[in-house]
Amino acid sequence: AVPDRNTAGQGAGDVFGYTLIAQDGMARRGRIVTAHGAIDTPAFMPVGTAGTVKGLTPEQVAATGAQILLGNTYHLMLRPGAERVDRLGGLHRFMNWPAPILTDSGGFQVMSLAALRKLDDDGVTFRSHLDGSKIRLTPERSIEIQHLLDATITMCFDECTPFPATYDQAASSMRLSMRWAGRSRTAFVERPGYALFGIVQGGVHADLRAESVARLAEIGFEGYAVGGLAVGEGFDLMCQTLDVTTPLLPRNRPRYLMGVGRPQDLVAAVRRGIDMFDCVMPTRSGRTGQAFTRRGTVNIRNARHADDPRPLDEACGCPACTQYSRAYLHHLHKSGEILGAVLLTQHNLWYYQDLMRDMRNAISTGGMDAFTQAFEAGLAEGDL
Ligand SMILES: N#Cc1ccc(CCNc2nc3cc4nc(N)[nH]c(=O)c4cc3[nH]2)cc1
Ligand SMILES: [Zn+2]
Repeated sequence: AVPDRNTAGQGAGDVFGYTLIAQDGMARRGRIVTAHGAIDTPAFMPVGTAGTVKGLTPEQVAATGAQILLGNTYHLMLRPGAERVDRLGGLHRFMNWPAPILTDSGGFQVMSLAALRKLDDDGVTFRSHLDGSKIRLTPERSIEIQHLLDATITMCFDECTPFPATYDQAASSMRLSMRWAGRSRTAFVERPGYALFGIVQGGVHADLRAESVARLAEIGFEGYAVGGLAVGEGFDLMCQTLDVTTPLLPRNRPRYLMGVGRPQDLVAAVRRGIDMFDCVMPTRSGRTGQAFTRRGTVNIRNARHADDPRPLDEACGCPACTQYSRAYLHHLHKSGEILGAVLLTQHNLWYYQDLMRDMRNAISTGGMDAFTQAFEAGLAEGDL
């Protein structure tokens, strides 16, 4: 069932806090306490862009093991509107998810979704991709919207530096985001159990990343996100950038890598000290028929599955793998049946949560190297 608000996180103090429980190399196991419940890290946040994890009820999302969801300022401000969600009791009530919610601050979505966007030192002006209406987003308005949504974790309003970018472009973009981080901090209304996270920028340049971390740590945040990645730089540059960034972040605060990623990205980033992730991949690709399994990805629309009575992944405990055959899942996707999207979404999120749980356990037992070898061997084996 959906975590009950009366038990989820209510209790002593209700202050926001991160506890480091175990380390294995740079990998960390921890626990975050918030006003809306606790989060075991490393954690994966399913994306619920417009107040729903597409195709699933909150009960189904909770059953996958998810403890926190991501929502988007950009989408919710356009529809149904932040003031309306506030009037209806906030996003937790509105979408019936009483556990923690992290909301992204809107800048990334403006640059990737909106039409005719204009960036200046004070904020961004853009036209809604829904009805073309002209809209202004500033650090102050973004923080206000996230407050109206009653987000458990609010993200600073930043500019995600595009890739590729010259050194000078990355430097001025990062410095703009750092000015906006200061304005975000000032605009944020402190509440016990709620948090504001800073976002590190700086492109793929180690000195700019270090300057960004120093500036954010000087302002002080309850958590630190690594932004400006998963923007086309590729796996190696992402890992190289993490190598020069995460060691500089405060050890007693959660670290959140935005927009990442594939299972192999999650393993590599956990090994480099990341605690939190969000990505649309397991949900979006699930709807298109792509399943993530211990043996790599499986496209259920491929004809080879049409007569296959086996489950997608015999090691998986999800509804799709325990109750249906590949043949049936293949049929549903080829027929465009809604159930096909639902079952593969459940499976992918279940797999992602199992991956995070297995890494949490591996970190507690000093087994991250063994886990990584087994994980990579499974991918190399490929689907049978
Ligand atoms: N399917 C699929 C699929 C589609 C897109 C992506 C890339 C997502 N990457 C990404 N999201 C981000 C959000 C972000 N939000 C903020 N506020 N700032 C960022 O620098 C930022 C960087 C991001 N990088 C990954 C998978
Ligand atoms: Zn499954």
